[in-house]
Amino acid sequence: MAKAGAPWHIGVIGGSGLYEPGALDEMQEIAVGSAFGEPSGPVVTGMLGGVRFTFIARHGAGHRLSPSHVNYRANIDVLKRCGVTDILAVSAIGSLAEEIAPGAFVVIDQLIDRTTGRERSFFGEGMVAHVPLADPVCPRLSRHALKAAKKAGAAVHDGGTYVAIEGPQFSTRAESLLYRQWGAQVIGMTAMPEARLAREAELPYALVGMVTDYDCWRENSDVDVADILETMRANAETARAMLGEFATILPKTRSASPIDTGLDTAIVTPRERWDVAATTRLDAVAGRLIERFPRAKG
Ligand SMILES: CSC[C@H]1O[C@H](OP(=O)(O)O)[C@H](O)[C@@H]1O
Ligand SMILES: Nc1ncnc2[nH]cnc12
Repeated sequence: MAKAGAPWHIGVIGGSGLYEPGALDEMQEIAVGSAFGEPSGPVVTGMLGGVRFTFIARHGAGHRLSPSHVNYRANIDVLKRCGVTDILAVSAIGSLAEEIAPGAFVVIDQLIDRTTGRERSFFGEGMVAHVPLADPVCPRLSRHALKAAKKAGAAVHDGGTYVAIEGPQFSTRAESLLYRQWGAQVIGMTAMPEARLAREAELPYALVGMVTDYDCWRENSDVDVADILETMRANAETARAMLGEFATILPKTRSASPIDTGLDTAIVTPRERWDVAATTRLDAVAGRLIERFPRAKG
């Protein structure tokens, strides 16, 4: 399915505090199933400024899923099934740098993955793929997100390395200090494997972090979830305004991104060896290839 020249269709993954997208025209809730299990909840789709947006709350309605229990594969698979062309993810983040203060937005450009035990690939059984991930976010989408966040009135940092921890506990002070030494500027619990999976699904992904706290590297400080949620709620309106601005900033038509065809060179299993069950499971994620090369015969 070629996306070049097609209209944009933005999948939004709302993080802590951003549980609904705000008013969309022709808004409707749709239930979409996934071969990868249960997504975090139903998706809501509608139009904003002439652009289709499809929204899913990462932790589900009522924030019932911890970062370790979010089914990242199902969420990305479902967005892909809905026909989204690109993903804009929003997250609460802690700051590892003095100059990145609570309340600011950060357009993330790098990720360090410290998560453990999460399903991190759509591939592996019956069809193996190795996608490149040197630049885990889409620079074009991130540029649009930066402009949109500025227009929405946020204090925005252009770029920042996000370290993804497993959680659900926050870090120890020694860990927090270590992440600073590694060159990370912000910390969270959800961007991985989300970004990996978006790349496998050939969906350009941008991540806007909303700083809710200073992580515990500061002397005599610790993180307080009540403060985080309060800051996040205060920022949610700005995040929703950012979505509106984003719609007006996007060029009228969508030109191709190299991420749209990333699987062309990533799948190492020869087509004649593709497993029928795998191609069935992957009919959305790798749908472009499975459509072009009809399924392997069982
Ligand atoms: C409620 S504070 C910790 C929680 O918030 C962030 O979630 P998200 O990225 O979905 O906004 C953080 O990663 C933790 O999951
Ligand atoms: N300090 C922190 N550590 C990990 N995840 C977070 N999400 C928001 N603040 C955080």
